[in-house]
Amino acid sequence: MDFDHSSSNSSIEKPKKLHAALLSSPGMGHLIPIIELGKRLVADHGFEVTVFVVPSQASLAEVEIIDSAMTPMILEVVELPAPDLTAAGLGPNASMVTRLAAMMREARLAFRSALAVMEARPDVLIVDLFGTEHLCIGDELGIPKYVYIATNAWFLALLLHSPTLDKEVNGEYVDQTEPFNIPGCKPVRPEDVVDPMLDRSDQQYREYLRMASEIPMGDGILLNVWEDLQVETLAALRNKEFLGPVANGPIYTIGPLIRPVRPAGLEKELLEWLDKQPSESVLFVSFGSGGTLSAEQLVELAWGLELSRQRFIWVLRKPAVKSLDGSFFNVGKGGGGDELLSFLPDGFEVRTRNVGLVLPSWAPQVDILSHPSVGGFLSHCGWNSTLESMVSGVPMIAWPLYAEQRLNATLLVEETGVAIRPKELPSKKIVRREEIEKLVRMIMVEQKGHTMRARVKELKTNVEKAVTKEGTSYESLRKMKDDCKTRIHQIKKAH
Ligand SMILES: O=c1ccn([C@@H]2O[C@H](COP(=O)(O)OP(=O)(O)O[C@H]3O[C@H](CO)[C@@H](O)[C@H](O)[C@H]3O)[C@@H](O)[C@H]2O)c(=O)[nH]1
Repeated sequence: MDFDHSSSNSSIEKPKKLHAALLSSPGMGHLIPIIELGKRLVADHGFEVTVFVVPSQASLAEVEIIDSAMTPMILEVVELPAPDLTAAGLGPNASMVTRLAAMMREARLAFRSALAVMEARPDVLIVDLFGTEHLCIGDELGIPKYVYIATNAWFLALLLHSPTLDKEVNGEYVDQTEPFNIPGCKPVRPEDVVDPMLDRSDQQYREYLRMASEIPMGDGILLNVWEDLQVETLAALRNKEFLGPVANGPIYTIGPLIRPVRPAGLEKELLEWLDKQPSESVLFVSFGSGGTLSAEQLVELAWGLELSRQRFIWVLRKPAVKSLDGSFFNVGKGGGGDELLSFLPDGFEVRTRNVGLVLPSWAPQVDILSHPSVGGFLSHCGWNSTLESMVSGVPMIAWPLYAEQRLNATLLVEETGVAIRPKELPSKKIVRREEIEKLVRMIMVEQKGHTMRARVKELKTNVEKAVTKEGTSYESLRKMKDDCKTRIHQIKKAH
């Protein structure tokens, strides 16, 4: 089989393209970067791509993401049947990670069947973090297989080192007094560990350790960062003395993979409002695809925004009930405009009418962030949101809620220097209106905000270079393609 280079009868036959099968776990935070990876493989590296999606709740936003990849037909998207979890034995309090892991496990049969009916077997398999139990399907098909981590290198380092920490640390991680040493990396504070590490007796911890031990079974790891963003951590992940042996393969830095700004992404009314605001004067407030606050925190945030007297756009979601790990999580969008407004202080909308916009549930985030009037982002620090903010040159107020967001927030504040944050973690303690007011003013009008804005603009320039044809991210994906071809030849030879 010839890949991308001329065969003897090249005048008649086109060289065969490499066909990549990508598998996305449920949720927008996973689907968006997988689709973007697919698009990049097609547009820049001449792959054919089929993205297999394990669906979550069908949402308009999800349908839009899938449609945007299919019109024009850049790649094929196959939605697998929604997994039936009745046999999975999940309790009513099963965590999000446990649920995702169970959904992916249950989807294996459907994924195998979908691959079996494909006209031609794919040449390479790429799964995301929750899909590591599907790596064996790559072996069954005799094709190389990779894991795409849709977040950053420090998270990957902690994940890969977690089986070692599991042996070394007694008791709960959050109860330790000293930070955890991760070979060659910035240590991780006990309060910053990822959600699955919060309770070692929970099923999600076992799933997390399993994923950590399965990642090295792949032929390499793709990361949604660019080379200059986390130099030290990436070096540790590649170093034989540090995390190289547990990573067990090449690390490809192929990011940032984020959705492009759409020319008509903003509705007329929103665009007109933004166009009227002074440059970099609007704070965008949003907590990703699933994050939400308690009713009490929502009220404090509303007061904080109002007291700051700064302009804002707030994507408002219904408050949720506190989950077992203490965070607030609400996967559903839910709540129409009036119902949502009832959670805000009386008269908030009227008093802030001239400076603020409240949008229910979901907004065109990438398009808003890239508008010149936006100058700050109060974010839950999901990695896609983080990248979108950096690429738009917008500094952040870090408001981590769950998953690996506490780690991301620390990275942004202490290493990258593009964010400020409340004194206490918002998942631990209500952040009061006075502190919110201060943070908003600090990022929007004070010197600290100007300094961060300058820093994030440096990063923006740096990113723009990384994704050009001469840039490191382009080169990294090209290298992955070359390695992939070599693996295919090795596998063929071995048979
Ligand atoms: O109103 C909205 C809300 C979100 N988004 C988009 O949805 C995505 C959200 O992704 P992200 O910011 O990463 O948040 P989550 O959806 O919470 O992502 C999950 O997956 C990420 C990648 O693995 C992790 O970093 C997060 O912690 C985890 O919660 C981004 O592209 C946003 O632009 C919108 O377009 N409009």
